Amino acid sequence: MGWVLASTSPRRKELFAQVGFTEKHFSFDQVAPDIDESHISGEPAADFVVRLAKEKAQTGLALCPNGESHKVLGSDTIVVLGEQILGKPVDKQDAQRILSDLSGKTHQVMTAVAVTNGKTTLTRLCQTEVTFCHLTLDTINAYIDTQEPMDKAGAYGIQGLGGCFVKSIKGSYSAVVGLPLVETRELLHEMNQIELT
Ligand SMILES: Cc1cn([C@H]2C[C@H](O)[C@@H](COP(=O)(O)OP(=O)(O)OP(=O)(O)O)O2)c(=O)[nH]c1=O
Repeated sequence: MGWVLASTSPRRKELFAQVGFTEKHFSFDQVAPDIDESHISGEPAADFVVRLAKEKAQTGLALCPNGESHKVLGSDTIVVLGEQILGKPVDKQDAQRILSDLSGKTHQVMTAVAVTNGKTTLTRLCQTEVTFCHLTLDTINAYIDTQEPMDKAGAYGIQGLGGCFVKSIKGSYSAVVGLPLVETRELLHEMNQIELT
């Protein structure tokens, strides 16, 4: 039974490889699940991000040849500011609005992980508190010009230039980047145990 990462994110690929270091001969394949990531009106942020992680894992399994003989991991990250759920910016103007909203404030990053083998699906939700320094419009525009914000929830990357905006973080750094190492390793072990019983 081989592991499959249902993700197109190079960051998740690196983090998943990191998680497997204690496993003997750990390797995994990758598939790209194409799911509808729209938010359902009234759906709580935590339910939304867990639902998307599960859908990515389950859609990923369906893409595997001999699906039933694989274990698939999917993950999703959103940024939550008060009542607002912030995904990836749709364009530069959207990135500017998101970063102006995050400036000088504390937001939550929610990352959900789901693993499935078709019969059992296990999930974990990780919430991290991130506080931004004040950002001028010039800084925001210069950051957008680097293109870094465009493929990231909340329009920033803590692991890149966006790290310069982070005054403090309470919780899991790897979860902000896209895959919480502790929780993912727990899920990997739990699923492997299920396979053995
Ligand atoms: C907040 C933040 C998000 N991100 C990234 C993590 C996720 O890749 C992305 C959020 O989008 P997601 O929809 O969670 O993931 P994705 O489309 O990049 O990849 P997948 O194929 O697995 O669906 O934002 C960072 O890299 N750094 C950060 O600091």
